Amino acid sequence: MKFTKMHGLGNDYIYINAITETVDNPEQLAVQMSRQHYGIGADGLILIRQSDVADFMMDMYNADGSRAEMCGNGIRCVAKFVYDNKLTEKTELLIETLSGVKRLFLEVEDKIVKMVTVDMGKPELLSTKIPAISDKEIIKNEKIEIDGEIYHITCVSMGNPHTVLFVEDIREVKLEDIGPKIEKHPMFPKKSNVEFVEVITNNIIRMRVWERGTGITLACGTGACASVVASIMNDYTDRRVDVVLDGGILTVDWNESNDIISMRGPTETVFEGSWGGL
Ligand SMILES: N[C@H](CCC[C@H](N)C(=O)O)C(=O)O
Repeated sequence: MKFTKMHGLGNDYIYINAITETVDNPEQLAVQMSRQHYGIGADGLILIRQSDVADFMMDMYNADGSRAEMCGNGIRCVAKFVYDNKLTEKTELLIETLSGVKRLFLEVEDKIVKMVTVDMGKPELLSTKIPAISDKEIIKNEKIEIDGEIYHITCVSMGNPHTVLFVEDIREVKLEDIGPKIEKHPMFPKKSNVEFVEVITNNIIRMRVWERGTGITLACGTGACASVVASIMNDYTDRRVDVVLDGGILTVDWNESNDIISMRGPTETVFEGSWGGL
């Protein structure tokens, strides 16, 4: 089975053209392929499928085999995959996801895609839509207690759930300790991605992420968008913000007039291969 290894700011996935390749058990395949040493090594698996409502469909699986509603870094790479492999000549694409159809704008240099801007849609703030179990209609700077420690959280859905926490110094966050405890907190029936944010200026934030179903990644597109929404909700930043991640910078803009969030960032192909399986 042919695959392509790609990444957005180091958030790396294995991409398979499921229009031509038969993929029987994507949840199991995602686990097998994502493993370091025994597999290819990645943050998960992304299948490109046909769509009845868009140009293509992105079907995304985390490294633990769980299926996710949306992937910001992944959808930029899907755009690159279909353009560079000549499955389309369009530089404006509609891609269906489990959280709706997204519009993408491709920037081409020497016949390959380098940068992509994605209309990520509108953020969802209602706690019932995150989903999160809470007596608050919107979870903004709310306290939760974990192992005797008090944390303040702001929850945003970008189609997938995100819990954002603001800190003075991000270097002090023990992400591998606290990340899974918030990811799997009982208040999140579908678990949650977890972003820690240090506000640098009103146009720059530093963010590190513990992703639902994968763990620490070098970047998270939906998490970057959720972090900007939470920063604006808490009056920390303007509406256009550079998000500085371990893997690089994503530019996020939350349009005040139409409520749509756009995210711009790079996309890279690393190598192609064929999977023999275990
Ligand atoms: N782990 C996420 C999916 C991948 C999101 C991230 N890699 C991005 O770029 O948005 C979830 O279970 O919701």
